Amino acid sequence: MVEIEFSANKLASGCYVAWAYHCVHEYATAVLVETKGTFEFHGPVFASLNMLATSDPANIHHILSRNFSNYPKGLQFRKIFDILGNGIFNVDSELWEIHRKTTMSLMSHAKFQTLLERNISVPTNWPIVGMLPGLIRNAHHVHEYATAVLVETKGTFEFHGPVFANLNMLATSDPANIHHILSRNFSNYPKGPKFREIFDILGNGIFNVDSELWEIHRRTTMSLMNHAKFQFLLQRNVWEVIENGLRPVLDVFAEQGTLFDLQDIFQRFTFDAISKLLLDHDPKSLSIGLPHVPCEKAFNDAVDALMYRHILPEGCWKLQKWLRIGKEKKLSQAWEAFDQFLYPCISRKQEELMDKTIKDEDFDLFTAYIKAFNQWTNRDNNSVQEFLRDTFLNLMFAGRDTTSATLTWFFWLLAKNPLVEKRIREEIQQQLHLKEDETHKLFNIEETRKLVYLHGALCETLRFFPSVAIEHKLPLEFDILPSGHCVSPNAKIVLSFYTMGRMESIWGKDCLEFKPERWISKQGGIKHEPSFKFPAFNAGPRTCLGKEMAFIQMKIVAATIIYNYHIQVEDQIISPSASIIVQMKHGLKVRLIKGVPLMSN
Ligand code: HEM
Repeated sequence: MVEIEFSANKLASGCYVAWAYHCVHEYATAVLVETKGTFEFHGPVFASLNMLATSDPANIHHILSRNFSNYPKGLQFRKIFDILGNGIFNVDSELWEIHRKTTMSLMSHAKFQTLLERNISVPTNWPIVGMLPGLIRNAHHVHEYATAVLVETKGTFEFHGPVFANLNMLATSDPANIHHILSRNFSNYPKGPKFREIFDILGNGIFNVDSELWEIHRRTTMSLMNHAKFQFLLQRNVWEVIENGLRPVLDVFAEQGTLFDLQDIFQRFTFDAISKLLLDHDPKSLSIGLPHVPCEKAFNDAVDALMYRHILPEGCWKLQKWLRIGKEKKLSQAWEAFDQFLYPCISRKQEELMDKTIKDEDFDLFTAYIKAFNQWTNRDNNSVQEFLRDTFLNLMFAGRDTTSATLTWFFWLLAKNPLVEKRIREEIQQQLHLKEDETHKLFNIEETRKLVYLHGALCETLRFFPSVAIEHKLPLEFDILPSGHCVSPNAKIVLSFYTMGRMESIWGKDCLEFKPERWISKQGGIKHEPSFKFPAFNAGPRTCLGKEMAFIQMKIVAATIIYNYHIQVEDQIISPSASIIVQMKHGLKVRLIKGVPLMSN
């Protein structure tokens, strides 16, 4: 290590710093480590070279954030960097603000991303390595990359991987192909063994299985969600998490005026809500102080790693898995966190059930699942526990990230479209006949059904940012797609839902504009688009089972926040994560103001 070569007694001589100039960072590191993070440097008496060096996080926070106004770039900086003139790096105060606002607003303009995307071209097919270099180079923004390539190739593109890896695939965002694969020729496109291998963490849950086991899962889940008491249970759960978690936490942020990550809040909210609904257990990850709950954070690591398994050659991620390194290490840690959360909950519930006779009026989902599965299986307790673990983990995956990601993108889009926010607030007030000063309100399911414009704004959010960005299929038999492309058995097909929402050929010339009106019929009701055009909730026999539940939950949360608070989104660069679930890569930093802003025209 270079630092070790600098010993304490060599510190702090003006001559030494000149000598150490060629390795100044290592030198500074050695000195700062030795002096516990802050060091006063004394320059020669004839030169103004005294300085304080620091790497102490508390000082950094103080200088760059808390007391920011006291530490401008200043004249000295401008003198050194005179070559940069009046550019953003070199200026302070008003001019800096103008630069920053302009650059920020251009970079977050809806068409900026497209500009970037259109500059990306179809990857070169190199000898031996195929198109892999292009894919790896763009892996950090894989959804925008796929969009650019698919728009250029009119919706279907054959990707050639290296000769040594089984990475050839056909990517498509053509609605006719989507309809064919997900609905018309559904039986030829099961999830299959390759999907199960990639998503091994999901075990025998609904997302991962085909045929009879999938039908059992689907029948059971559907019948429970259609149960007369389900919506009552759902509403009660959402209200409890709002009252005990969301509102107290938001109130504290509003009172303190501090900056916080709204995406983190929504992830905690949906995690607590789905755990409570399925397992009758509230982990309270959304409480004041935002405690660290390992299972809650494990979802992010898991979806990231699962995306990389789609991009890397199979041998690579399998080797990483075996060595427990990189994203695979995080995935196996996530796996442990899920098991440590789920198994104790399952055992506790099983014990509770043994102690009491279940009456029909005691409808809770956990009990209902056990009853349903007991009808078709008579296995030992371990495998029942494993099966329940898989079932609940799949439903938690289904219910946590999808909904929280949509809510986060929704509030970001509202901040960029304040007129839409105003119209939603007006709709809430008019449709629900609320008084002006009525601020503390829990919205019920019947009320949310009247909020058509809000519904349109959520659909529009999902058009741009479908939570499940891609799907992956392997045909059983040779097939010809409506686009004319031939696919052989086991050829990898990737369906890009993310691309579909941004295609002019599907949504028209204004496809990049955020227009909730798109979703409202002439009669003023919700306009339903065919699922092969808008596949955010999938299409065909495997259509999402939680669509209605998701809308209820999102509308209650969105209405509660819009009606009681005003969210100010900070200037920041926003980009989608390169993950199966399209979240915001760096979260969404916001401030909150309590109270309903005046409705100006
Ligand atoms: C905005 C929210 C949501 C979106 C965008 C969404 C989207 C999707 C998509 C695209 C699929 C197909 C995935 C695949 O086959 O690989 C799916 C399946 C599914 N979703 Fe959702 N989902 C949402 C919320 C929920 C919620 C809250 C639940 C309830 C727990 C849920 C339950 C399910 C289930 C059980 C399936 C599996 C269906 C099957 O394979 O037969 N979803 N969802």
